Amino acid sequence: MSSHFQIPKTQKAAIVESNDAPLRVVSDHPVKQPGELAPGECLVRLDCSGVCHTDLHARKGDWPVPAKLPLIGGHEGVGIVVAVGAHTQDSPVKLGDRVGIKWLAYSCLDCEPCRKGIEQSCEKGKYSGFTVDGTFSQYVVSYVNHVTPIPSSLPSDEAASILCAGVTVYRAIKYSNTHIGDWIVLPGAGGGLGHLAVQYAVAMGLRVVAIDTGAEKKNLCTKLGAEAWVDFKETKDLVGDIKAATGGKGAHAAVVTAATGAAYAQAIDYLRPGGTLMVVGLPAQAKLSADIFFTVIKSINIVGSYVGNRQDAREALDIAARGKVKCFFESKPLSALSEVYEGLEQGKIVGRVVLNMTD
Ligand SMILES: NC(=O)c1ccc[n+]([C@@H]2O[C@H](COP(=O)([O-])OP(=O)(O)OC[C@H]3O[C@@H](n4cnc5c(N)ncnc54)[C@H](O)[C@@H]3O)[C@@H](O)[C@H]2O)c1
Ligand SMILES: [Zn+2]
Ligand SMILES: [Zn+2]
Repeated sequence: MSSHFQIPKTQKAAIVESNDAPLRVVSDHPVKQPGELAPGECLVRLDCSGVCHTDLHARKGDWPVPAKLPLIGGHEGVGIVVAVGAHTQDSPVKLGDRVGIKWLAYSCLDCEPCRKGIEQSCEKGKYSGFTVDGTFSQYVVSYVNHVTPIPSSLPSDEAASILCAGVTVYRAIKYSNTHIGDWIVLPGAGGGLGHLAVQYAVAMGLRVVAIDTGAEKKNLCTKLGAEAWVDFKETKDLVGDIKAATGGKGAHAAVVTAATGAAYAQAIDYLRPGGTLMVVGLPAQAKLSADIFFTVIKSINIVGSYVGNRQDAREALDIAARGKVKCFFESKPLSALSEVYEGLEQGKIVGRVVLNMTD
């Protein structure tokens, strides 16, 4: 055990008991004490946590792989390391460091995916707010090798959603085979991942076609630098609109961050030959149906992209700390989490909601 911080015995937490029961926000959830931490674990006192659409999938249990129950969700947390497990060797973080908690809480660092830099797909991976309790609580247990240092110039609430939404779209764009001046289509552009994708794309010199719905999301995307906008609920010809915006040729890449299968439907048609479809949004139990003939004839790349590794997380945060990308968010208390889930379900959240964990 090592800590000079005062650590309470209980805390506020939002608990999913079952997929159907109402979310329970309690104030007497036990805090794991420093003496109870295993080697390699650390205790983080959270300032805030973003709410990702993935937390809604976990809460509803709508993916092919269900989350643990009971569950404390959340995987966009920022806070201070207040304890490190006894006998932890060579910890890269120390007491008082400000760190981020991302989706990948732990990986073995030694299996083939880990060795190849896709530790997100580790054979022994643990996932915050899914297979281990996450950041919708005031204290969270995480792992010294995977918490991410937060640049000192970046406030915690601005850093929070970079830890999932930001790193995910940053990596997806990085591997989208695009170059400065290329066109990228972003279905879901007004949501949490999407509005950050617009900014990372612009920062990388790409030209953005944003797809989403409603005036508020249109205004946000346009303000952030999207050159063209298509409202998926209003358009009569999505492919035609994208071709028109891209000089008749179609886009070089698409990063789909919508949580609906429909958003993937026409991607092969609006990509130009050699184009790349980055598969990011995770609609419940959906299948990707791509026309095999045109996928081949147009030499299309279809790539699954899963959050990012530790290096991607540091790069995504560094870009945000340098002011190139800024999360657009509304702050709310933990007690508002149920309403936030309803808002996500109905597509009403513009950008992100970040929960303040200190009040
Ligand atoms: N691959 C990964 O590693 C990864 C990481 C994080 C999140 N996700 C997944 O990404 C998805 C999005 O997460 P989020 O937090 O950004 O959600 P969000 O609800 O904030 O944003 C989704 C956006 O998609 C828009 N949308 C819905 N249907 C659309 C359509 N047909 N065309 C265009 N836009 C459409 C919505 O209006 C909304 O603005 C979720 O399924 C989440 O689980 C994947
Ligand atoms: Zn997420
Ligand atoms: Zn591994």
